[in-house]
Amino acid sequence: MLRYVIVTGRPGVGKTTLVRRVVDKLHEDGYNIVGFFCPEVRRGGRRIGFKIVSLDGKLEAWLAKTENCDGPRVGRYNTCREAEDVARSVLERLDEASLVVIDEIGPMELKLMGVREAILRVLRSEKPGLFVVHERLSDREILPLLQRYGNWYRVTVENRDALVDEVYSRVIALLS
Ligand SMILES: Nc1ncnc2c1ncn2[C@@H]1O[C@H](COP(=O)(O)OP(=O)(O)OP(=O)(O)O)[C@@H](O)[C@H]1O
Repeated sequence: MLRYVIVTGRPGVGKTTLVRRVVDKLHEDGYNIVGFFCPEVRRGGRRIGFKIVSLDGKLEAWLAKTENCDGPRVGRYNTCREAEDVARSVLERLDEASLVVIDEIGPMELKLMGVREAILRVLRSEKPGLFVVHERLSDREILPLLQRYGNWYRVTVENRDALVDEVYSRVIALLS
């Protein structure tokens, strides 16, 4: 039985925007959704890192930054352990939620063991999920679960507007 709707695609193509639009529609329907977004942070036009923000907007921390932080390095970013608390907070509200939204499951998020463990526990809970997945994800435990249980959509500039209704309908089908 498929239980995840997964969007993937090139960097900057519009994956987060698509998921936010779908989440807005689901909120209008009254669904209880937990999860997190990982928005980029720019200073003077230059990307200096990423935050992790709970879906309800109440919790926020650095996920990674170009300046020093206390987690493992990924490319030009240093990950930040404080992100683990935001990811773990999803687990506290998992039982009451009907859907988990994670933007995104990628190499940066998975370098932090607390974030990786939280994502694995979400996947093992068998809760329905709407996930953004990095197009080059290679995690040996997580990727097979996503491949086995996911409806995958590749977002392009051409299809990103039309996909809002399609992804929304697919999520509704999972929830009913
Ligand atoms: N449907 C759309 N129409 C017009 N502009 C869009 C659309 N979707 C996204 N954009 C714009 O494209 C940019 C990147 O969008 P977004 O952050 O959603 O992409 P992403 O694929 O999640 O990026 P990343 O890979 O960096 O996480 C943003 O400036 C956003 O406003």
